[in-house]
Amino acid sequence: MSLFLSIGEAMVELSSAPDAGEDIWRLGFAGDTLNTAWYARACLPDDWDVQYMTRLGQDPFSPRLLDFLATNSIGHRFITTEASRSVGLYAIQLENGERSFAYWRGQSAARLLAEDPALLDEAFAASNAIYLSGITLAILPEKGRDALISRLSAARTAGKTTIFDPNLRPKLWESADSMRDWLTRAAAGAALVLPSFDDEAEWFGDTSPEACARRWQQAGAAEVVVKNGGGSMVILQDDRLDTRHAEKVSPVDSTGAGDSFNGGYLAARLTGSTPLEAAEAGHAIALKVIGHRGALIAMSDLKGAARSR
Ligand SMILES: O=C(O)C(=O)C[C@H](O)[C@H](O)CO
Repeated sequence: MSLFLSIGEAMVELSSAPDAGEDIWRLGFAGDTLNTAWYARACLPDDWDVQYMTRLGQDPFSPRLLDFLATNSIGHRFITTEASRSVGLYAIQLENGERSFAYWRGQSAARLLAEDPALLDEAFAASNAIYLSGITLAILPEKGRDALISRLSAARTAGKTTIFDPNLRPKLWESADSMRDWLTRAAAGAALVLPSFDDEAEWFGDTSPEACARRWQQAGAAEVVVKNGGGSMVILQDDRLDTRHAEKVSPVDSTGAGDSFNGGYLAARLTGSTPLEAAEAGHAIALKVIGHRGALIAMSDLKGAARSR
């Protein structure tokens, strides 16, 4: 059995349900790293175990989140509990299908997810592929960021597949400079980096997806896929640069588009597909996801887009 480990913060998600009435909100669970674990689980064969690592609280929603993971075959072997804290919350606001988020997560239990070095060592040692994001780092104190980045680098040196999505969320960081600095450090420990061009152009000043890919390669990544909404996506692997043209589609809700692409892409790469084949798989899933409200769609609704399990 191989193990895909995703590390980060899962939250309660509020997404509007306009068919039910103006002020009716649908309650779900999501969070960038959980979303990627979800879509990886949907696409990976059964000889892959998918585990999620976070810390939850003792509020009424934390056990429901654990049940939700268990029901959907996502493992909680590395999930711990902090009695004095609770799970965070976010709400999706939509403008023409493009999302923005409001957060209530400043004191969430997940901010303590890197406080147990022995558990981190155990989780990294047990895993074949390890995934984390810029959001994972943003919510942690500096010591926690160092703890994850050093283990990611060591895992990469040990031959494991290490993956990082910079997932820029400036409002979670102390400053834009600090965000850029930590993300660049993390990329040195990641074999695969999966950025999104719009955000990278805004915060790193990249003038094209190719410039973005080359910057992450210089930071240390061996394989970079620059997601680009409905625009051309660039895949850089060592010296080989491929461009995948995409059709522009109007989203119902763009929440989770990049995370779902990552899940499909990684599942395909981890089971032997080429980067271009994997990009097709990731794109097919993201197209389905942006047709629904909220980050997660039922795994059974992915039939045809995901490989059947
Ligand atoms: O913004 C965050 O921190 C989230 O994790 C919420 C969303 O699920 C995620 O951003 C979608 O990519």
